[in-house]
Amino acid sequence: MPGTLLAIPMSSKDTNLNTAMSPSGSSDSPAASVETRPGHSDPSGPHRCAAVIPAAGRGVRLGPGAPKALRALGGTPMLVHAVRALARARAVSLVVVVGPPGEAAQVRTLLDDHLDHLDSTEVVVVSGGDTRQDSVRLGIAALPGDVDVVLVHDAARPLVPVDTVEAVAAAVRAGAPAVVPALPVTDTVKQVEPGGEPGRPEPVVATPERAALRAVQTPQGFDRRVLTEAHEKVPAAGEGATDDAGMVERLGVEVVLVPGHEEAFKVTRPLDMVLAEAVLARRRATDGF
Ligand SMILES: Nc1ccn([C@@H]2O[C@H](COP(=O)(O)OP(=O)(O)OP(=O)(O)O)[C@@H](O)[C@H]2O)c(=O)n1
Ligand SMILES: C[C@](O)(CO)[C@H](O)COP(=O)(O)O
Repeated sequence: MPGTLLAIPMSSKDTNLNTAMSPSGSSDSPAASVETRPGHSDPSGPHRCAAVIPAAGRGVRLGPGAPKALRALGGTPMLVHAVRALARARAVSLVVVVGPPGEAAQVRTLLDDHLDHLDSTEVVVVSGGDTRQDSVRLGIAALPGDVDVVLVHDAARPLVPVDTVEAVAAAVRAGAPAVVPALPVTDTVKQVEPGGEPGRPEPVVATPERAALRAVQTPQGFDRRVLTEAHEKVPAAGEGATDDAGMVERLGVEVVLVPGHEEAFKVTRPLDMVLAEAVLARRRATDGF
């Protein structure tokens, strides 16, 4: 029935999903941690594209409250906006949501309540890990075998336009192993010596040429094998580990950029919520959603 979360029937996909949940043991319970909606896409196509949405963060920088992805934006949980944004893309036939550890059941209920009209995209929920990269790795592990293009998208970027999602997916499908949406940097950026003394002014060591800098967003798109290899081989902490493309770069694989979008900004601090509410209100007034 459209709009009802269903268990995946026993199939090769089912086997992949259940196998994938076990590495961390962090799912609420193996029998109940993976839920899906009926899919519409052509899984036999040459490039089945799935989105992994890490949504397991606490949102410490946003301040006290529920996990960030579950906080309301325009009266609807941020995660729901993010899932809708990815599910609206024609390229995406499966969305894997990586929810806060121990809260997968709540996430499933929440998506069930809000995604009734999205009867065309399969949505799976698994539990996340202690870090963003742990959560992404658990999301990748939950992908069925026929997926060969993966978009990794922060739940914390709920307002990404569908055109940005499509552009990233199209570039991977056209042959790029790793694709990142990006914008020019508007502030001048200073490099400092890390690990300075607390309370002391930080000395600046360099001012990188701003014209050569880009601020990168999500969704970041990958050939599945490249993304999987990066998460297997590259240390998930330290230099280059704050985004998935950085890990792919460490493999020596080329990463290319497509234009990002201002509205794909990351909700990190309280002022970002003010902006997100304003963008959403404008969209609802002009586009009706
Ligand atoms: N253990 C974690 C940490 C983060 N994320 C996800 O990664 C994305 C980007 O992370 P960020 O914006 O830093 O979110 P939080 O970690 O929640 O924020 P904070 O660092 O302020 O706590 C978010 O969608 C977040 O839910 C995740 O899935 N698992
Ligand atoms: C992946 C990312 O959104 C790209 O800009 C960013 O690196 C995530 O950083 P965070 O500190 O985990 O929010």
